[in-house]
Amino acid sequence: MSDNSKTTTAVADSVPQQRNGSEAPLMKVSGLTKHFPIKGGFPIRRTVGAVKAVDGVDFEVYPGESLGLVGESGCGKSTTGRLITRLYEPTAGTIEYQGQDISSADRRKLAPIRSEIQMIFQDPYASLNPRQTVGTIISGPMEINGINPPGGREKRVRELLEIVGLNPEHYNRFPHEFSGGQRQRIGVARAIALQPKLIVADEPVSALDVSIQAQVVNLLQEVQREMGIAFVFIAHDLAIVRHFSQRVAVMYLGKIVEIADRDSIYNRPRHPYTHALLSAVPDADIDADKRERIRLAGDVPSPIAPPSGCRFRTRCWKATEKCATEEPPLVRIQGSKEGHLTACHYPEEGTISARTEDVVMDPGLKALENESDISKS
Ligand SMILES: Nc1ncnc2c1ncn2[C@@H]1O[C@H](COP(=O)(O)OP(=O)(O)OP(=O)(O)O)[C@@H](O)[C@H]1O
Repeated sequence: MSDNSKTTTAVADSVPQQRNGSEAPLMKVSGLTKHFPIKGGFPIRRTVGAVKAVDGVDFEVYPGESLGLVGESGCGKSTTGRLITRLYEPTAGTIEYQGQDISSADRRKLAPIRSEIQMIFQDPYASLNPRQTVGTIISGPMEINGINPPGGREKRVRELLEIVGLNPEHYNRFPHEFSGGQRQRIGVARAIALQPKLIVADEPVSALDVSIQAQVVNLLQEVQREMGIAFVFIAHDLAIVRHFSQRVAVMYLGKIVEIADRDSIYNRPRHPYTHALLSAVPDADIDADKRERIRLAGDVPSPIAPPSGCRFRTRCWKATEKCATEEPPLVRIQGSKEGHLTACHYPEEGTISARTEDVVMDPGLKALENESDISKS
């Protein structure tokens, strides 16, 4: 049995600082919220409820780092990505980019920032205009922003094609003439064309063949390191995030439940949900028979009416009355490293093999058991 007598001890006077040092974050997100209204009624349609897709998240992104955003399908990862690139208007909260609040900035104010924050989408088939040549697609951001690089746009596009591992001679080809992996490389070339400071990559490899995934992840890694671009890397595949991200935020039902550096998340998870997610990922170092499995009970509750208190409590083997009445804040808990924040009243001991009980796993998590199963659940 787990020891439910131990409750969270937030480290006294700890301001939830998300990374050591004095470096200013590139982006600081506070209380970010997106509620999609649900309309109903006849003949007059009015708002009868809301899908609480993102419900008050706080995180920071530092220059040049990769922050992974993980969690089961429907927990709000893509919506968060679309909010911070301002493709969506937030319902509440603030997004500061280089100290400037862009959460309600209009098109004119956003224009200079748009070139600095780019997005790579999951589907390399849907995200490229089939009627445009590769040259037109990649030079698009330069044209929109009125940028004429030395030597002209065509020269720059050919350079970009080379950087992403494509043949510059294919400048005049159309997207359908490329494979899925090559199309995603075109998406990367378009995203880096204006040398952005931040790229939000939303499941950038999950639509690709497993054999191609590593190549595209390696390309993104090169881009991150060599161009010093910060990434918010959204994925449900924890193995890929481990490979790519220095810090990881775990989302559950519109909230961040844990955020920490990669080693702390993967080796000393404190939130039971993180622990459960990790227990479903095959680990080459651990014998399959010995590997502890945590099976979560039930489905993810509806984001229309999330559970009171801790949202994970309906599937958590540690939940008590306190979890139903008090929402645990995202704080540093005793024994955790600086910058390791957890939202749980009964955090884990911090070792991946700390508990042995077996509870029932949600079928959605089964997809994570097979590292090669990258299709979205
Ligand atoms: N435009 C929209 N209108 C209404 N509800 C939406 C909209 N977009 C997303 N949602 C809902 O918001 C919740 C979060 O969705 P989101 O796509 O952000 O999750 P996710 O973690 O990225 O999941 P997935 O990996 O499946 O994309 C889901 O319940 C989803 O159905």
